[in-house]
Amino acid sequence: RIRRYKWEVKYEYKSPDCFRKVVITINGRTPGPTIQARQNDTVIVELKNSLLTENVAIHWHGIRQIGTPWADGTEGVTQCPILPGETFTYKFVVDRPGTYLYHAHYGMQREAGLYGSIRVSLPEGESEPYAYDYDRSIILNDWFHRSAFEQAAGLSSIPFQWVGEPQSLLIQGKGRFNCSSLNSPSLNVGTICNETNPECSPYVIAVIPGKTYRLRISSLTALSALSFQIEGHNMTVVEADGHNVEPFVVQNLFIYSGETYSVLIKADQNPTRNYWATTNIVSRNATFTTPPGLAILNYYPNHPKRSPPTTPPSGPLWNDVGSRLNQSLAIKARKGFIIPPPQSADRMIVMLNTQNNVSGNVRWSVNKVTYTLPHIPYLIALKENITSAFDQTPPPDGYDFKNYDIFSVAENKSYTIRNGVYRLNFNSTVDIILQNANSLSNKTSETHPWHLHGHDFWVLGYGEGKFDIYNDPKKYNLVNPIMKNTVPVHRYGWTALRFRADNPGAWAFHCHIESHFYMGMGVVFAEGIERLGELPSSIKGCVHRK
Ligand SMILES: O=C1O[C@H]([C@@H](O)CO)C(O)=C1O
Repeated sequence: RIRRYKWEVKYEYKSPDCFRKVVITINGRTPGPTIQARQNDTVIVELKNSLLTENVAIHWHGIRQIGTPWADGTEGVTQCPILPGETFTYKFVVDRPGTYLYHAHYGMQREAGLYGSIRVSLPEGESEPYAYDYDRSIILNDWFHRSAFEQAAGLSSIPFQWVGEPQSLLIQGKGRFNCSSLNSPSLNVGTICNETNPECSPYVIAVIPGKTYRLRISSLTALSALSFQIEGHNMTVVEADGHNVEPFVVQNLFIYSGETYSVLIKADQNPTRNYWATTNIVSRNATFTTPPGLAILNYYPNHPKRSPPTTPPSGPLWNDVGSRLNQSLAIKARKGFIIPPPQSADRMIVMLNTQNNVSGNVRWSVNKVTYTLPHIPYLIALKENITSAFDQTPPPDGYDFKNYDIFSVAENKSYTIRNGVYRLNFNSTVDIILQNANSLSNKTSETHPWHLHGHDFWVLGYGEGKFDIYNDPKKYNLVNPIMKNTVPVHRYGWTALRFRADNPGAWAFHCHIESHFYMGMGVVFAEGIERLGELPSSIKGCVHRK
């Protein structure tokens, strides 16, 4: 079946957390419309860019784009941007059931509100290996009052201006900012910030007592790692990034930007009241800057706006790394749905993640290379052999394992801004070890969610400290590893992934923290380009050749 959508992308004033600002909407909404399809359907999105002064591109996050690498929506990698006034058509097949996302992949537009859900169900007549009565999609997000432009300008300024912690957390596009905390008397608080605006009334998850709900929880935060919980209700995790998980029960679900999970909850508590659903920032200390996000789990027939009689549960400690690592370790592929990984790899790339000062700019680097996107997208440059488009020297496969101290602040020597690609042999098996390190602040290491385009990878292991290339691979889980497209690298730790380079195209692999990607934290893989037929001319608007 074909699922056809017609979208118009625009700027509009909205108040998702009661504070009015200019946001990017799709057909008047943020989050945008949910794409609903069945496995093997073709999705066609006709996208009109009505931003007037700004380009756009939309990435279909978790959809592998097998055979359609030009539809991945990554500006600078797979397509030229869609110019103001232009209409661009994305056409791709959703080949697997599960929970996916879409969002802007141009500048920092995701932060401005350009995002939404993709829900792919099984073919008619087939059912999941778990039972539920109803299905809901809930996107978690963090929200900043400064515009994406101001943030981007600060990040690329000397001196550097960090974006700071978000002003609020949104649950399915709704949050609450405390308007009385605005400290500028010159602001006309009543019109800019209004806590009685219905746009910022809490999101309501309505449930019928006794029924089981599949909640598809996903995160598209610009910065924050989150914990999500529902007061008085345990959650059974059954899906992660489109793959069935061996079920496990949590009270707090830790979720990183770019991840999706399905959890089952049963409405089996006292039905005469409502309950809080809350989300909190973890991994960064936002205790004094960002209030928790609140939604209401509404037991029918209580009034949906009736506040629960309790105070919202406080989340886990922000710096409890152990619990987060334990959840990462608990995720295994579900019995009967295990896709066995190749038992060995053809190539290992160890990626040291560092924060550096590069000629006065604060940047993030992988093996001493901090990334910048070329003007001509890689897919086009590679296919049409435009060698002047980007640096033909690939970035390094490793770092100085012996001498580099991951627990110290980087020395800032010999870091370069570059745009070379990793060329992978078609159909080869590649191991990626993401190695975390100390940032520019003493005794600080941040959590980074890495997202791979065009593939799912097996998550072979997580560890603390420096990855030992001789001994740690012996501890890989080669029996029932989960496949994902986004994975956290915990502080001072490492994460090992394996994937098969079997999807012809050019694919971004990057930190899903929007400002970190903007600050150079990403790489590009290319494979099987020679197998591609002619590229659609609609992606080539920015390429002018004699
Ligand atoms: O990229 C970042 O920069 C700041 C800080 O390290 C420097 O201000 C921060 O917390 C980041 O995640």
